[in-house]
Amino acid sequence: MPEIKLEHVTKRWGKFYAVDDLDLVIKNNSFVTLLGPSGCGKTTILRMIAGLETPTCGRITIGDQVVFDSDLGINVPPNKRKVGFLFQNYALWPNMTVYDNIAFGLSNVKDTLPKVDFEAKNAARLAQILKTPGEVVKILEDCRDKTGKLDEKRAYIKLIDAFTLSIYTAKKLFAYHLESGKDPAADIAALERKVAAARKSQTLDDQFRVLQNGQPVLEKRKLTKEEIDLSVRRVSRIVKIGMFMDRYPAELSGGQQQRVAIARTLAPEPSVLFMDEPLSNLDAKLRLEMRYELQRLHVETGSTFVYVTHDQMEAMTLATQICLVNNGVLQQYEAPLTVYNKPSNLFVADFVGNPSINFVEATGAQAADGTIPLTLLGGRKAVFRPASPVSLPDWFRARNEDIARREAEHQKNAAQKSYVEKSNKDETFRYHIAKVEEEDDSLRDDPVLTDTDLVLGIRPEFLDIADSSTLEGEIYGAMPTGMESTIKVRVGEFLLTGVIFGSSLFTIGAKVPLSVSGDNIMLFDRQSGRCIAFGSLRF
Ligand SMILES: Nc1ncnc2c1ncn2[C@@H]1O[C@H](COP(=O)(O)OP(=O)(O)OP(=O)(O)O)[C@@H](O)[C@H]1O
Repeated sequence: MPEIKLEHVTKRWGKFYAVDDLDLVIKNNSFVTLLGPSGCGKTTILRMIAGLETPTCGRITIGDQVVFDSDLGINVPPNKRKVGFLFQNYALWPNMTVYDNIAFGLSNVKDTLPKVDFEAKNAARLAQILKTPGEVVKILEDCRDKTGKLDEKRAYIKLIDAFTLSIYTAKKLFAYHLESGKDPAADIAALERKVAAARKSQTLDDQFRVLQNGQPVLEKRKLTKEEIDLSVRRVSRIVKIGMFMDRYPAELSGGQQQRVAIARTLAPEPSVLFMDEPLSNLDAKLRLEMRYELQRLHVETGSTFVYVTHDQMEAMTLATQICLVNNGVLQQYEAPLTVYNKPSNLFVADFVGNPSINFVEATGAQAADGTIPLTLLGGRKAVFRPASPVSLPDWFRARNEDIARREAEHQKNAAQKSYVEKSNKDETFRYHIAKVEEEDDSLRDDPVLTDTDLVLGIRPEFLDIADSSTLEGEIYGAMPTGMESTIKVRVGEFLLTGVIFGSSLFTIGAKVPLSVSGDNIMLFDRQSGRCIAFGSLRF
């Protein structure tokens, strides 16, 4: 399974940079979600890796093959990149059944594959199943209609699912009519004789692959009907569409069609699977269910999944790594919980988490003991204690050096003839401060900021109602859900959101003492928006 590497990849249309100098390594077998607001460049990144969009410059490598290099003039077409796609606007063949839609791609596969004695393999499998006739009978008995008649079609599907069979083997198994109480001993013996004869005439391994000098014999061949059927059944089982195999797409709901599209993409077992919001047409319940399916699918197939979404919950729950993008620029690329707990900047902190993080503007400078006394929430005092030592003056110095270095690099690039100035300029993220009386801050002039201007990020679960605290709030609103309540608390003109676990009742207007718990409170630099430190906050 390949690793995907993007180096300095840029895509621009005119002066608009959809993707700006992206460096990214997608590790083998990972599940990466490309996350970001609408128009941030997620789909463009995916399309460039897949070969459907040509980058303006940069280099993309899949496994050990360079599939794009602007300097070397390499651009491998999409069908040679061995990747599977699943897009939001999938198109099923309307004149083909569900089965044929899924099987279609497989019937065209011609590959170097091991030679297998399918007849012996199936005989062995049947003999094995016939040895536990009770299980088969139980399944068949479940398939009787009200009049007691066996529903043959239903029985096939149940047998296929229970024993991982192809339709052909399921039909053979059904034909033994074990439900009649007949003893299968003679049938088992006949099947076993067949298997023994096959093993005598050639060397077979335990998967019935033909061996020569201890190695599987390989042949360039198409997939057999049996193999195709097994693949179709396998993926149909995963996405639960086994009952719809004979229907046409027009006879399915939107969600069912989407599941067929997923099954069709999975059937050839691509080593890299690209998905662009594949669940967007599904209702909330099915969407959640499909998330679990995709997660299992990822483990079962061992493929690398690259998944575009603007739904942060989807990104958080599915991914092994989240690649968060804004305005074409990579913001953070880490495991979901790292992105949540240790966001690199204000944008990331704001984008992930529901309910949203509380941003609180604060001013202060570091004291000799390393703590940072702050003034916040309309003149209130608190002390931020970094969880691990940080020197604010050093941090600001490093920030200034980094900004100067980037500016010098920009000037150097801008001096080149081919340089095109980015029209969609990168700006520090404008965070939202929740207030009782909302203001239109876009009308305000940008304030002059210094190194004492900071922003705290407090996740709602860290806001606590304490027994005693010097910070007092007033319950502004409460949404109890049984397991927890999301509350809005008024502190002066500000509103803070908290999630309180347990089924407490809150009275609107009640005064409550507030505290902030844990040592994962975030301290940001207001000028650059970058995260400085994590720590605790005491009022
Ligand atoms: N062919 C094109 N010509 C000009 N601009 C384009 C073209 N294709 C995309 N863009 C712009 O590039 C930006 C990134 O588009 P992209 O589709 O990658 O965004 P996205 O993050 O996937 O958005 P969404 O979540 O809305 O699908 C958008 O602002 C879009 O308008």
